[in-house]
Amino acid sequence: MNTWTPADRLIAPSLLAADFARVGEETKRAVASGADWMHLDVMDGHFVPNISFGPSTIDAVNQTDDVFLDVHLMISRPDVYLDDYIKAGADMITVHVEADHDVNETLDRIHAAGLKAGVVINPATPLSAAEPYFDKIDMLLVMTVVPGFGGQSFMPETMPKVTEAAKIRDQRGLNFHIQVDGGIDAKTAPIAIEAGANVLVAGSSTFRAPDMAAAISQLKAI
Ligand SMILES: O=C(CO)[C@H](O)[C@H](O)COP(=O)(O)O
Ligand SMILES: [Fe+2]
Repeated sequence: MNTWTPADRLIAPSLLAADFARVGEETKRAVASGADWMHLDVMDGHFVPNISFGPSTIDAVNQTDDVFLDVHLMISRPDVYLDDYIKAGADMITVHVEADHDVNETLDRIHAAGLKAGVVINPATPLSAAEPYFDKIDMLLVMTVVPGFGGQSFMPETMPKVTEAAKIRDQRGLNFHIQVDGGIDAKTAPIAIEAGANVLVAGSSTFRAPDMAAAISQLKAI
């Protein structure tokens, strides 16, 4: 599997901004353009007011390329559907602390299946809600928009949580990635990187850029 550390800058284009009629080609285009991971946003129309795609789309992406699949579950019951996403070929599954499940148990099940596990907090959720899981996570995702839709504006007020999480992680000698998701582009990425994020999810600013490879290398070079 991977040998990435929090010292690595990783760019994870979100498939949400891709052309859904051409999921395979869009995945190949992202990988050829320098994507490190593919970020796959699962929305159930209940936890968030939008529906995106489920395990069959993730399976299709998995059949297309062996790129690392970073699955962001925006669903009310991650515990109920977890096995479907594991079977679909996810490499990492990130679950919301605000969802209705036993977070510790869900993280343990993800790890037991041999996958990486992350927790995610909404802009309105304090970092303290994620802190009890710091010892066992591979990644903390700090949402930089209210989840549910692509193409929203970055919320700089979430950055103190990134700074604080990085501080706690380093003080405790932990090793998890810090990911930011929502409104990330060449203008906002430097703010998130300065705060301590190393994994940048970028949907609109990569898939919808005139030159996807140039957009990704710009994010990598910051
Ligand atoms: O989780 C998400 C939304 O809930 C998406 O990953 C995020 O919005 C990415 O899209 P963009 O880069 O266009 O903001
Ligand atoms: Fe996401």
